[in-house]
Amino acid sequence: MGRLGTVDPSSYSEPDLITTEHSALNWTVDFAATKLRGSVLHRFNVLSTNLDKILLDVRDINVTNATLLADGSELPINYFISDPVSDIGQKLTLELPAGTAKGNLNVRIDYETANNASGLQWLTPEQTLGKQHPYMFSQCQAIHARSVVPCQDTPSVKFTYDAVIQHPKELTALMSAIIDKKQEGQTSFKQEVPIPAYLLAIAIGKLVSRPLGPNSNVWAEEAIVDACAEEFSETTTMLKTASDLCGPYVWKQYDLLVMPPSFPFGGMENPCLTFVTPTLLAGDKSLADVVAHEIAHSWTGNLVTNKNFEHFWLNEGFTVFVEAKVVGRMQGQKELDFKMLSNLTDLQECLRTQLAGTPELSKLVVDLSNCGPDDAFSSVPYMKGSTFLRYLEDLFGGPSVFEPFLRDYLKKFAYKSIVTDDFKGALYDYFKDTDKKDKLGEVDWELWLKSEGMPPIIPKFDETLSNVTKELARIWSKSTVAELIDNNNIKQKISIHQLIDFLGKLIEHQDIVDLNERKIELLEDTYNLKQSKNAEVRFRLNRLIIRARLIKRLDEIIEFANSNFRMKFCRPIYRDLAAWPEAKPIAVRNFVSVRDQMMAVCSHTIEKDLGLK
Ligand SMILES: CC/C=C\C/C=C\C[C@@H](O)/C=C/C=C/C=C\[C@@H](O)CCCC(=O)O
Ligand SMILES: [Zn+2]
Repeated sequence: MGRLGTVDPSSYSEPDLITTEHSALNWTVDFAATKLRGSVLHRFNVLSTNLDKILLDVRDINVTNATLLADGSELPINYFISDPVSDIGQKLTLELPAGTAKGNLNVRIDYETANNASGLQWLTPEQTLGKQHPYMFSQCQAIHARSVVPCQDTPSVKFTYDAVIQHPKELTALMSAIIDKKQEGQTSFKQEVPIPAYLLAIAIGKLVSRPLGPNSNVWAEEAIVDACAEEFSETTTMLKTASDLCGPYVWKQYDLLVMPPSFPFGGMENPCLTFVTPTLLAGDKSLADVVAHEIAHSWTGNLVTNKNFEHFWLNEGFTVFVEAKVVGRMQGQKELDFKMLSNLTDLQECLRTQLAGTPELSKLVVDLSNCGPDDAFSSVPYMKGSTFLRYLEDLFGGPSVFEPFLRDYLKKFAYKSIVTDDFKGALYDYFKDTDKKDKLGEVDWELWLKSEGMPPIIPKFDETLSNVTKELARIWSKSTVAELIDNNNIKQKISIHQLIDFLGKLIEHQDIVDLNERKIELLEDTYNLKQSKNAEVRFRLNRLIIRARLIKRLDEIIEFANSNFRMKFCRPIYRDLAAWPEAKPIAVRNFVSVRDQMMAVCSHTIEKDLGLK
């Protein structure tokens, strides 16, 4: 495909010549046709003289009119759509009259989305918990906003927005913005903090809310809303902790929306309204760390944003780093370090499986010239990125030195979009005149940013909690069932996080002795796994059942794969099943039967995992 733009390889837009300042959305939600119809009015800032055209990103969008608004008059303008790139989108060219001046320019585009818009998911009433009403939600990261609205779909451009949404009157509409006005069947929103297009978000369904704190509510379908309020009751403590670390919270509201199970990610940091998967509802708050992660994005990602997705680690590595600090402040340093070490086990797994054929995607800064962001997505920017930051923190003198730098960095680049060199420059600027300046020369940037595989240096973490799980994984991998029954070590009490980590480490053992039905049953009995409704536990147990080739338990594995379409869970399960000849045809048949219920990003990647594409 090549690089589509000079600033962003995944976008046709030309932010050096023209940028979006504000977008006014006017949509009617048509559930019968599964389309959004309406218009967007972009206020652009023209930066170049004699600009003759505006290039925007679209994906399967039907444009019906483009109009220039100036001095109270409306001038229709020519437009055409060209240069399709599969799984990325097309270029929308808006032709400008000769002599277009620098400065403000208002253009309205009338359009409708395709009924298979990649950034939208439409659910029938039967697919919801309540079974009475339809539901629709969006997921725009990384480059799906272009399937929802013609726009400069690049994180190098930030704009404010307002929206007027017409929707069935019995449903509630929510957006990544503050609700401005609510009437029967019409809701208006305002987002006054500039955001990149990937943070545009909308959800409409039969939703109710419960308060979590003064400026915080949790939204969900009625059947689960009380359980959600209980599961996420620590949200305001997390917000306060993150804000102590990172600076003032500028988004005014922090609401959570617990999504239907087909939501493809653990969480999505949509401003004012984080989307989270219902697979976090473990009943004991043990998976609520994802909320700390999404809260951290209020600074890292949403305020200081990667300029394009090649520098995605600036969003995610920083966010995992802050998330771990929030968890550390709430649960202690041992938990913080355990979390970081546990992340490294997940990274190891990702390199061994998902990225085995594309090791170049294990670099911290990737080349997206010939790869869509969805295909490049992995745990590398998260885990390698946060490990790099922890390495830097240790090198420069620990949290007491590095946390003030972090605050300074966030303040310096708030409301901006940056690349890795901007971060490097900020680090140099901050430390160059201090007694730490010699440390700057010790950082091997090339090695950290460009080498493949695991982080080149593993910082010294507290291993107290991790040593327990390491030893358990060793025992379970090396011992026969008879030996295990006699081993009292396996009966020691471990926390739910240790259980999850232990199962992950066991999966990483390539040679598990006697991995058969009896061993799986002993594992289930020892740790009470049959009763567990913790999705992270179920996921890892299912992978071990697949490794044990227990064909009679295939139904429960398929049931898990159909219970949610969070890619973190269903992609590895499908990949494992694809490598098991007896199970593969069943997995493929199942996938084909449920793929229409998945978001495009999910079905597209699983198709690849199953070798169908
Ligand atoms: C180097 C990678 C380059 C680009 C990838 C950027 C975006 C990829 C796209 O697929 C969207 C990702 C959205 C992620 C949202 C939330 C995650 O934090 C969830 C992590 C996984 C999970 O917990 O389910
Ligand atoms: Zn994130």
